[in-house]
Amino acid sequence: MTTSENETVLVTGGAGYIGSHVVLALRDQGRAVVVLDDLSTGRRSAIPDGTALVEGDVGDKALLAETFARHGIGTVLHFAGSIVVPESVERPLAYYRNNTVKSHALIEACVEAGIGRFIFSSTAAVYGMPDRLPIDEQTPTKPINPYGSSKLMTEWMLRDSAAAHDLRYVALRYFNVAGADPQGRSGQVSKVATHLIKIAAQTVTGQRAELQIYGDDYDTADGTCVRDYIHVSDLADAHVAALRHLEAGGASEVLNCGYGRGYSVREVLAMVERVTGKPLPMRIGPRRAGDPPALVAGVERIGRTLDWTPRHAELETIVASALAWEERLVRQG
Ligand SMILES: NC(=O)c1ccc[n+]([C@@H]2O[C@H](COP(=O)([O-])OP(=O)(O)OC[C@H]3O[C@@H](n4cnc5c(N)ncnc54)[C@H](O)[C@@H]3O)[C@@H](O)[C@H]2O)c1
Ligand SMILES: O=c1ccn([C@@H]2O[C@H](COP(=O)(O)OP(=O)(O)O[C@H]3O[C@H](CO)[C@H](O)[C@H](O)[C@H]3O)[C@@H](O)[C@H]2O)c(=O)[nH]1
Repeated sequence: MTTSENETVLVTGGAGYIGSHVVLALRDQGRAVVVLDDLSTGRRSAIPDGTALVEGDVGDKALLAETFARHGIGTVLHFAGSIVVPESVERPLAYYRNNTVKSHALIEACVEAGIGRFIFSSTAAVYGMPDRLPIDEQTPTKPINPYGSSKLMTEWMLRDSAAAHDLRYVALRYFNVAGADPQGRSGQVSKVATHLIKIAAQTVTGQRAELQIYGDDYDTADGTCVRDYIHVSDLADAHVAALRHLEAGGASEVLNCGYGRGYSVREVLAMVERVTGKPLPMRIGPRRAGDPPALVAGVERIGRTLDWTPRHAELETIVASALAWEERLVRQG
């Protein structure tokens, strides 16, 4: 191991859905990890035994400075934030505070402490409604909701801080994250579920009477929206690869995270039915405001930049792991 591989990694938001999978991936690699989370949407039980939790706010600079010093932090992976797009439209200032203002505090604390490596959870929402597929990183960023804007502003703070200070970063723009840890150690536990595969899993397990397809009159092959679904454990591995990239002295990067292929809502739901062997109660509803017809990642840049090989890219694997996790949640009550 190099010196930096022995340093402890701080994962903000590590008690949440994606952060907890990244903690597992880091731990599986033998890395020392500390989680900072306020448990607002995350859960203590998502953090594996033997991983320290600092319970607190990612905008609390005194807590950050103390945590950096106490644990000898060398890299920050920043997941903490608010993620519900419609809520961001209703409460924009809450989203700018939690996602942008608190990221400012975190980046500033890193600069002040001389922490030189930073990995950030960004989103395809920074692109808004792109008119060309696949969406590569050169596509103009034109977010259409405060959530996307709040994340893009953090990307800008990182870009400008990296130019001015001894800081290198990787911003990963996630497309549609889904699925659960293949070993059943973590998965999505949303109080307010909005994501298609999570809602389908809740319907399969009887927690919802039926699922609504938000519009079947889009200009796509079967009329429903197309998305690039990425397995959360592959996404977690991309973070480990980004960490290695920075530790090896690699330059700052903004990278899409997807597989470069899309599935329609109908295709996803057909796969749910195939995996369960049962019809899924569903009906066609109106379009949901702000949904682009198709989002598919351009993945040439991540493929060339990171040493990352997806291992769970089959839609069947994504859907089956999400269903297995949901069944486990229901059994646990
Ligand atoms: N889920 C997706 O499909 C998706 C897509 C694109 C980007 N992202 C980004 O990935 C990151 C993680 O998303 P997720 O799906 O795991 O969400 P999540 O809600 O499960 O996780 C967020 C975590 O951050 C914590 N948190 C929130 N505000 C905090 C604060 N002020 N201080 C400390 N902790 C705080 C929560 O308790 C939670 O554990 C977010 O930054 C999100 O914007 C998610
Ligand atoms: O009950 C549902 C839920 C979703 N959908 C459809 O399924 C597709 C995927 O919807 P999701 O809510 O799962 O995902 P989004 O593509 O809307 O969201 C993704 O992109 C957003 C920004 O565009 C955010 O970044 C978000 O976190 C990320 O998962 C969309 O066409 C949506 O209309 C349905 O038909 N019925």
